[in-house]
Amino acid sequence: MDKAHTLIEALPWLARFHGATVVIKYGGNAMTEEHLRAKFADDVVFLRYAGLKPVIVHGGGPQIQAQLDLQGIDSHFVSGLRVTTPEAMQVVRMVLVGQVNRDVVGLINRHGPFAVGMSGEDAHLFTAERKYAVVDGVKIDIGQVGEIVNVEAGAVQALLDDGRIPVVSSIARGADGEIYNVNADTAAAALAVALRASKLIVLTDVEGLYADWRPDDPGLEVISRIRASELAGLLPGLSSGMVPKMEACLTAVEGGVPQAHVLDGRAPHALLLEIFTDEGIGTMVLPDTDDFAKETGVAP
Ligand SMILES: Nc1ncnc2c1ncn2[C@@H]1O[C@H](COP(=O)(O)OP(=O)(O)O)[C@@H](O)[C@H]1O
Ligand SMILES: CC(=O)N[C@@H](CCC(=O)OP(=O)(O)O)C(=O)O
Repeated sequence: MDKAHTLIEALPWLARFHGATVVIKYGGNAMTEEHLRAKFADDVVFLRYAGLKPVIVHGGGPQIQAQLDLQGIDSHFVSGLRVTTPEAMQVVRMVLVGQVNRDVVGLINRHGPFAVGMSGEDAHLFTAERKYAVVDGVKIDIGQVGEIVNVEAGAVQALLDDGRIPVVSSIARGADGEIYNVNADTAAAALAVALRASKLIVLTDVEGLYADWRPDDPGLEVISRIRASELAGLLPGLSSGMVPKMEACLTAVEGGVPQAHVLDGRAPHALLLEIFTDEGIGTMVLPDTDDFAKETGVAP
């Protein structure tokens, strides 16, 4: 009976999201354990069979770091972004496009001929300009880090129309001939906006956005719903990897994506629980308008 209840609870959500494009950011920290990687692939293929159109944008921060360490290349972060020298850029591109992208495509394709890998350089998907960090009002050079200025989503849309699951690495080309390292959360948000996606889902290694984050504190409280303007107010106080993540959610909802979510990719089947259950999980970011509440009856 419990199983039947679970299935029937999914009915309104199946109806609501049938045919919907969902952009899923798969973070490097969420993909470290083999059994969770297999469950992630199961979920993505489940979504595809349930009539949704999933698009994966993957990260790979820890995997890049391991290779940089192996090669003795120094690297550090400023405002959640990797300072990327030309030497580091070669490693970033090799690991994301040649290793992580292949791994994610391979996992999904155990289920059938669905996944097609792409770099953001392909078919001019992402065009970027050099990005600078600003710390205490001071502009800092962080190397070959890119800010996406244009998205040509036609090739991704064509794959979706063909029933495929695009798997995208967050590398961009510059009109200046450079190759840029783009934070994967930022790339996922830009693609979600360009595809007019119904949802952006960011999978990471924490339950969601904590109201008052302190490392190793067992009593942390997850913010389950937050409006765009409230999130904008919190952004200056956020630290490390959460900065690009929450900026990405804000960019997505301000760009017309109706909902953006941060979920714990370590929780088995987090994607299915978020999309097909009434309570959802993690942190949901909503625009300032009330459309979502009106449409669903769920109070934000
Ligand atoms: N307010 C916060 N809520 C949750 N996590 C936070 C917060 N502030 C900082 N963090 C840190 O941000 C990390 C997630 O960012 P990151 O390591 O870049 O993840 P990913 O590889 O999934 O992109 C968390 O593991 C946590 O250590
Ligand atoms: C500019 C910048 O910081 N780029 C990231 C790209 C990978 C990424 O974003 O991976 P996660 O999602 O696993 O953190 C990096 O070099 O680590």
